[in-house]
Amino acid sequence: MSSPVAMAEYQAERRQLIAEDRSGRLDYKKGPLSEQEALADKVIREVRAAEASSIWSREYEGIPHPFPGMEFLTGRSIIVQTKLFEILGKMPKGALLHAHLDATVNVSVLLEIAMKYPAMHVRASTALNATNIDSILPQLSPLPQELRTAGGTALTDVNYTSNTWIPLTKARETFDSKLGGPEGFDRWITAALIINPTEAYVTHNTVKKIWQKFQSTFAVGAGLVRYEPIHKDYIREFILSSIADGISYVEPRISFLRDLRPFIAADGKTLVPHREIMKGFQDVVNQVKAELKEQGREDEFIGARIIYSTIRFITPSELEWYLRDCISLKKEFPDLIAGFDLVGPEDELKPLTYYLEPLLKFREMQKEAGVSEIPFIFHGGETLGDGTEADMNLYDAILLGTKRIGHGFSLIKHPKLMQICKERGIAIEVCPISNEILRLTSSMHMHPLPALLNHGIPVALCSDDPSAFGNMGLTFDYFQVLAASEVTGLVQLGEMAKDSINFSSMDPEEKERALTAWQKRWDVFLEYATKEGQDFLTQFKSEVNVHDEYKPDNSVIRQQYGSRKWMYKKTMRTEWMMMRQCNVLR
Ligand SMILES: O=c1[nH]cnc2c1ncn2[C@@H]1O[C@H](CO)[C@@H](O)[C@H]1O
Repeated sequence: MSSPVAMAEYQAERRQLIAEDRSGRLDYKKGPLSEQEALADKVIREVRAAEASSIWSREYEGIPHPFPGMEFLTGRSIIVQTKLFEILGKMPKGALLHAHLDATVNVSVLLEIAMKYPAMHVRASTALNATNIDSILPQLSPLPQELRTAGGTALTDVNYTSNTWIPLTKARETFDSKLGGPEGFDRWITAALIINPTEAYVTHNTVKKIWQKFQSTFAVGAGLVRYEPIHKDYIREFILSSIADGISYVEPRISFLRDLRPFIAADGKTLVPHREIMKGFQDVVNQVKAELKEQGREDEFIGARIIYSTIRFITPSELEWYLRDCISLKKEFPDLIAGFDLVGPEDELKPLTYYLEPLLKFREMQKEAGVSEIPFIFHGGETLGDGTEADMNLYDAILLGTKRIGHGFSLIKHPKLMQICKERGIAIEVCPISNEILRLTSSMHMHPLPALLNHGIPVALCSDDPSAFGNMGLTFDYFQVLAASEVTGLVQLGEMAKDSINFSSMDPEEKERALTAWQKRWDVFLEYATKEGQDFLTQFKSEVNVHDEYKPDNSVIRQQYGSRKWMYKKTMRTEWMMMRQCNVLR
């Protein structure tokens, strides 16, 4: 037996080694915690452990293998039942730094908004029936007065003439009851705008295939979202729902594509100049700010900026047009333009090197125009590739001076680039749920986020395309990160939220205001989280009874081991021991 001294020495050395290994993390760098922080962090860890051994340890119909941090679209229905999720819902999240504006509003809310506008029409390539409905996409568009129809024949009528426009409300009302009636219509449209679990994990289960589905959600959605009256309602809804989730600043990307996805004016035909889109955005932001001020809630929303983006399939000379467009918008809306980006699937589209010529001129162009700096805020390394063009985009993003990196999923393969990000303060906009649904990782446990955190690289958690993925707000992404780690706790989440403010494009005074307001809300939140968590744990410990609350599914275990009774018994014993370790049993 080893002596107590040797044991104590070993333990001290062990603690030291762990502390050194974690010294780059924000929660370790923070230094001693306040009593309240330490308590809240501990309680939340206990809630996490309790739920891991209860709600996540049961079998559910259609979810035979649940676990915390599992694939989001399958686990979502469990996540929303957890105490952890409820508590995180109230957490002040700081800034949302990576979201594509076209995919930020809950689809059923979008549909409700769209129904208000008589200009909105829908058509299909053929009459819909039970056999073809899953494979035919709706086409949606506003129409000018002269082309609007009364829409006599339903989309589901065998006599429907291919590609005939029908007013949206009419198409909904007349949708065949055999296909679900109006609710069936909603399901048809919704299915085209979201990614469902079967698509993500079965039919489109590769990066390439899921992107085909994902891109089609934007193509279908643009007809609704890019109709200017809807767009304004859409922005408002995005901002209000973000605020409701504890987000106090947003920096969405708008993809400008003048020919392919133009914005259409209220008359259903006039193209809306980009400056009008900016103006519309600014008006909504100012209006929301004014409303909050009136309610004495001005600290809940500091503001919003836009990252001007276009898609990386255009030619370099077209890009030059967009760069100039961006500069002229910066001139007119200096406080609204935060940066410039190129978006779209990196594995499929053009690499940054394809655009070097115009990109290298951008700074000079800004100087000539006399505008203040427009930083690049590039997507980079959103790929499984190793040395592929998408992976190599990271070198170019950094050489071109990117302010932050969108995704940076492959960054951990590049020690030198990680060092640069750390030294220069290039924050990574990490989108955990997006990466998993777009098939870069099968669950949170294979996500590189912990490696980034342990290397001390600044990170902001982001939702990317919440309407397509169903991760509205930031609560779901924070949840997935917290659920899948034993190291990360509430304090680390709070520090990341603070960093989302630090690495945003707010000006220094705004940041100051945002951080002060955040801290105030955080202190209140810590008390709430502690109280809620403690109440939950008390209840949990009093209720947990291995015979009724926790039931390992015997039939599944039996099936696995057949008549080998000893194996079955051993498994049951292990389950018991694990539960004791988790402190679930008293
Ligand atoms: O995760 C992403 N990575 C790269 N591009 C994206 C991602 N999500 C959306 N878009 C791009 O943004 C456009 C809509 O504004 C989409 O067409 C899509 O290409």
